[in-house]
Amino acid sequence: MTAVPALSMTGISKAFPGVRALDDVDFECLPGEVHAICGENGAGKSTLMKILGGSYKPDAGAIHLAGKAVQFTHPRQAAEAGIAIIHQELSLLPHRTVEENIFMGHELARRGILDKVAMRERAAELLRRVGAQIDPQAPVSSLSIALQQVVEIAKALLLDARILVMDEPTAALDERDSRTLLKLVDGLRGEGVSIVYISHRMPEVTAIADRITILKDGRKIWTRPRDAAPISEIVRAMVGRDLKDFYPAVPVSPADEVLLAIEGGMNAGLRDVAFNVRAGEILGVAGLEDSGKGALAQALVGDVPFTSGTVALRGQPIALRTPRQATAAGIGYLPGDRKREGLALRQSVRDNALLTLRSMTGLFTRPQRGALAHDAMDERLRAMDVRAADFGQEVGTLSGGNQQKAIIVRWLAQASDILVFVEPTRGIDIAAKAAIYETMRAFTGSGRGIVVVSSDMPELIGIADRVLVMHQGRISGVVRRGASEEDIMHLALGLADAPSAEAGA
Ligand SMILES: Nc1ncnc2c1ncn2[C@@H]1O[C@H](COP(=O)(O)OP(=O)(O)OP(=O)(O)O)[C@@H](O)[C@H]1O
Repeated sequence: MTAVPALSMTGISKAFPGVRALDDVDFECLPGEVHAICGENGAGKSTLMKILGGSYKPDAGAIHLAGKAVQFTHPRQAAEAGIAIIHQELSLLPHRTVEENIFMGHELARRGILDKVAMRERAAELLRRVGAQIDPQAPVSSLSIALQQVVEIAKALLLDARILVMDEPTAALDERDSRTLLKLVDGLRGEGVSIVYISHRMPEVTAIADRITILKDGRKIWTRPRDAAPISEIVRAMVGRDLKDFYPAVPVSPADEVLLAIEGGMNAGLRDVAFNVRAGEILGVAGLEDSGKGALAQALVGDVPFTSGTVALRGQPIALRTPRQATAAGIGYLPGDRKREGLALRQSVRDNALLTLRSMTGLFTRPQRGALAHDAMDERLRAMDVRAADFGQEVGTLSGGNQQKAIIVRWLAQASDILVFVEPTRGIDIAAKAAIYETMRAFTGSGRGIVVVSSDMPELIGIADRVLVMHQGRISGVVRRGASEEDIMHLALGLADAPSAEAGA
């Protein structure tokens, strides 16, 4: 290739206490190229991009933009040089409007007065360019995650970004929104924007990327054009071995014993839902954005309670009006947004994993709890391959995927009867996903149940015994193991008549 790279990073190294996050890494991106970076959780992907974005200073190495050497000491300098980073956790202000967010810090003014008309026109033009039908005056909180992401991209284009870094852009998106986003990425490539694309979703990587670079333990393994990088090779390079049995075998179908039974469940997002979770079952919940799948999870854990209907656990009616009641009844919750709801970022990895155990009275005496729980928890953290220099390290310094693994360890260690998992493997690498699925199976193997709400259809099909499909607040159908993505999509789009809740089961 002869074009001058839009971005070239050479010999980049970076160490944190106890870990060499990057070791002599080279990476480049051409104008109009989508270059994907793949690697396990903690491989160094985000650190490389934080160096590019001016958040971290490298210990060694150089960055060139269109052949010119640059050094950033602040994110603002990187932004001004045309680098835009769209993070996993979006950075928009939810209560401000779309146009306020787009222009935040870069307001247009005329003679010292905000030029609202010019901003409105420019916002509309940018939103058109990204192909979105969004009202520039809508508050960001009223938009789906997919649209919020599009607003972030529009914001990047305002600053005329030439290099767009997308860190797990589809992790929170359902199938339909993911496809729309990939189309947008393709369009930006056509305009000559260079896109660095980080994702754990392999089919997506091989569909969109021109080239793929693999990082492992802070080192670059290889860079190849897409055609020379089949998924099996990517996985082998990332993980260091072949990954055969991705989804665990299901030894027996779950017993007929009903663990949890919901009848006539309603809340603001749900209309008359009825379903069971059986002992030993992993029950999947699928649906597009706003289908009610999130509302269902929130009702089960007492976050946004059912306003009518009945819930029974092992045949006994229970109340789920508050999260505390749900926990007391034996229902554990892994929220979808680990930053806001899941972790105490300034506390250690171990203490986070222990957090729920601590809140459960009577399980251990205080001194017992200390020693016993510590060792047991360390063992579980190691079994789940949570990568930390030390489990006494602040959890906020772990890579995103390793934080998620730590939360999962915490919940799977609990004495719950039912676990409600929302997007459990969001941002998690392929080998760790397999480990999580194994542990979920082991959990249900003892007659307990898991409800998994996920936008990752292959995951639901692979792991769940049955999948409830939601559409407009109702259960539009139930499919069994072996169903296809098309079957689920059909129901998710409301294309089939709603059968009775347990049809197909
Ligand atoms: N601020 C920090 N302090 C200490 N260690 C850090 C810090 N930031 C990153 N690390 C460590 O550097 C390594 C690389 O982390 P990084 O976030 O780059 O991984 P990643 O490839 O982006 O992973 P993921 O797929 O989970 O997002 C990890 O071991 C992580 O714990």
